[in-house]
Amino acid sequence: MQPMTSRPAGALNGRCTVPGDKSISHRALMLGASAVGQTTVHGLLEAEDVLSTATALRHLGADITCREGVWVIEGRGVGGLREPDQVLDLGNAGTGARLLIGLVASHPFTTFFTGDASLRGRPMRRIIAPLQRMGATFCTRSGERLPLAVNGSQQPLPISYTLPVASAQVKSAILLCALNAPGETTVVEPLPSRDHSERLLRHFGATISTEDLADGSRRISLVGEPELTGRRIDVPADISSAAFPLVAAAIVPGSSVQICGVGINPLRTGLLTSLSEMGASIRLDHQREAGGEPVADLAIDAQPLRGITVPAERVPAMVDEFPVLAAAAACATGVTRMLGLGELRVKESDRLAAVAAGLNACGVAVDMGDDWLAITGCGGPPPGGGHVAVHLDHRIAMAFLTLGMASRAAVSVDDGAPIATSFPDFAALMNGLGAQIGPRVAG
Ligand SMILES: O=C(O)C1=C[C@@H](OP(=O)(O)O)[C@@H](O)[C@H](O)C1
Ligand SMILES: C=C(OP(=O)(O)O)C(=O)O
Repeated sequence: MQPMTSRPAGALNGRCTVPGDKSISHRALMLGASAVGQTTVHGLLEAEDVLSTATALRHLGADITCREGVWVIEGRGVGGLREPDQVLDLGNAGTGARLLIGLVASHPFTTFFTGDASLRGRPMRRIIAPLQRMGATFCTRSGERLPLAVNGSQQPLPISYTLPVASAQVKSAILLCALNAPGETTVVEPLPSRDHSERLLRHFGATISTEDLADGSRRISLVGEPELTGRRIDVPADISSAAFPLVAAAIVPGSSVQICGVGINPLRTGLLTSLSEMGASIRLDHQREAGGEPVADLAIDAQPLRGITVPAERVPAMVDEFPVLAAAAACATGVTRMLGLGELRVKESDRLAAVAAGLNACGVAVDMGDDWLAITGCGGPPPGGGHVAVHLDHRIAMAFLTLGMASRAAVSVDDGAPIATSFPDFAALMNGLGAQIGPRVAG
């Protein structure tokens, strides 16, 4: 455990670059390993979650090296992975685990998966159900959780599958399995979720189409057994990491911060919409394309915020940003209601419960339902002073350290170690802008 404290900060100022997008980094490695020839990845997120995926892919036979910051993957082609001779440990990474389980489910061998205590508690039924229909069989511990073994299919079958909840992880697990199945696989998602897999599959040469249906759902169809060709991938900065300096600058009076080269895929920008509705002043400068994804420099100046209602339809576009939005809500005037948050209960921690407990500890009034939060803002700096339990969840740690910057009294978290799963330089970057985040000194 690495306890950390964030003391009230003066105005934040400056320009920064946050690390590469975690979702795209996992996918770049997996698709690079499934392509023929060499893939180079520039700007890969070098954090624990993605490094776990790289290690797992090496055990599956991919040759992955890093030369002067550029990651090079010698691919094995679609269906070309080999049986690993050890258990694949994905650490804290839900995306790594679920997508890799999908990828190996179409290979005729057995793969064992495990992870840390958080990942071992997360539901896997959501990927097991469609992958069984594609021909894989599973042996899991109780509750269909990790550790589990996948017996990949000898003859993978294409399927048509309607997702019960919008989940880019489940969609992507199916698409990765479908790569090695003859014929067309179709996934319908109730609301569009992040489409990095679709964009990258197209970039590598797969035939994939998407159609938005009248009821708001989206249909994605992939033609199986493509020949994927090694490519160059430029990974934009992760908007889910940019969220922390962004919210910090929004809530610490007098701040003015710019964040360079951030991915602004429209299926990821729900936080920008929500903060703007709250009255934040955010500019998207120098909009451009990088690696098939829209990118911009974000500029934000602190402004007084007001409470809003975040509708359930917006959840997929900001599913990982609710803990840090809660920090903004705590400083706003009025009540912020966040609806449709059921999925937050099955992330690295039960994020609904962790956010509510943390806000309570910091003197912020919060009501919680099965799938909603209502936070009564303090109309300025919240009392703070709380000691917050992180439950192996990087986003809870970073959200409450962000809240500490805008509070009257310092906020502590019991464990900052999970931050290394997605944003190892978080404290240094925030301190470079004017934050005061460091190890918690006893007493
Ligand atoms: O596909 C992805 O890269 C991700 C999808 C989301 O999970 P769900 O698919 O469970 O919503 C998100 O929470 C996670 O951080 C990354
Ligand atoms: C939910 C997250 O990641 P994962 O599911 O990959 O563990 C996250 O990064 O907030």
